[in-house]
Amino acid sequence: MTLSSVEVVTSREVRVRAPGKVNLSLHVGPVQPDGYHPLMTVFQAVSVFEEVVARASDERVVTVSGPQSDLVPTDSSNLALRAVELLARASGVDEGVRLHIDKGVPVAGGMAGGSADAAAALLACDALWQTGLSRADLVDLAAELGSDVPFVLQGHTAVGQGRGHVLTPVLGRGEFHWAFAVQDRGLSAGAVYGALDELRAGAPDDELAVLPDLDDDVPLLQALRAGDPRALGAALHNDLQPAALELDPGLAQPLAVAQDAGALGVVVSGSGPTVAALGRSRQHALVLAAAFTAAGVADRVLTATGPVAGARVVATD
Ligand SMILES: C[C@](O)(CO)[C@H](O)COP(=O)(O)OP(=O)(O)OC[C@H]1O[C@@H](n2ccc(N)nc2=O)[C@H](O)[C@@H]1O
Ligand SMILES: Nc1ncnc2c1ncn2[C@@H]1O[C@H](COP(=O)(O)OP(=O)(O)OP(=O)(O)O)[C@@H](O)[C@H]1O
Repeated sequence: MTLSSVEVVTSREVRVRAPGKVNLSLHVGPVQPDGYHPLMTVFQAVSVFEEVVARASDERVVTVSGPQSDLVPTDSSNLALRAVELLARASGVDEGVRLHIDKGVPVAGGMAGGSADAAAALLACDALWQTGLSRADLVDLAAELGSDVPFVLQGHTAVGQGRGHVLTPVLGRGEFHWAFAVQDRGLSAGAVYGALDELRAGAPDDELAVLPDLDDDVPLLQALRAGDPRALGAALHNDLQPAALELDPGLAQPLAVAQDAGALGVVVSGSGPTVAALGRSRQHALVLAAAFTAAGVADRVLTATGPVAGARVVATD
């Protein structure tokens, strides 16, 4: 090898961190023939992270650690393994990988934990295998894996339309401080959307679902642009909340506790059952988390800030 030749350095191990999310607003249109609902949602990525390590290997396997890791499948239904298979097919790679997921995001909690694993696995294996796929290719694969996966790849704050996968970044300033009441029992997103359809089937015609325009969420977008937590708290909204409460009436308790403790706003996160409460400051988010704990209305509490970046390679070896 001459000094001028280029040495291609291949990694044996890639570590990626991907965030969870909260839907600041979630408007759900009527169910479509494919079973999905058109959305108008504003996502925010928050500082609750999944860490995925991908190591070169002959096999394709996954192990999981962290809270609730016993609830995560390690067979081919694992979303991170599904990401590996999809990436291998799309790039024509025939390599193995050993994945390890360290979970920080609640499982089946409405905060996109599995989606974060899928996004992280895509990025990690793309780096490990040097597939040469473009960022746009990876985003397309992400959308195939799940409606929330493109957002956790992108991070920050964004409007999601279509199934939630068509993203437009939202300009904003400042940092928001959250407390989350996490439950051991999960809710399936599909079941919550189904419960919403049932609730709507029994509603009068004038309450039928109409998806608002982006312009209808002006107070929320203005609150983000101004970095105004009080205005953001007042603008939080989730169409899925009544459906999540129908399936899990106990969620009324953390919602009430956060309100009583002075939260600027409180909302079920996505399809639930995690409840997200917005604090006035980092200190106030800690107070809200303590209120959840003292009232015995959460199996676990988390505090976090948002927005944060999307899935990122944090180390290679
Ligand atoms: C509730 C949210 O987290 C809000 O961001 C998402 O809409 C759910 O995202 P996700 O878990 O990534 O959802 P997917 O894995 O794509 O879909 C799971 C199930 O949720 C329902 N689903 C999901 C997205 C959507 N726009 N309409 C739906 O009706 C469908 O029944 C689907 O079978
Ligand atoms: N890597 C994974 N991590 C977590 N759950 C997974 C994973 N792979 C598959 N699953 C399955 O997916 C289901 C949904 O888990 P997930 O944590 O993604 O829910 P969620 O956070 O409510 O998702 P979302 O907010 O995107 O609707 C779980 O019940 C679990 O059985």
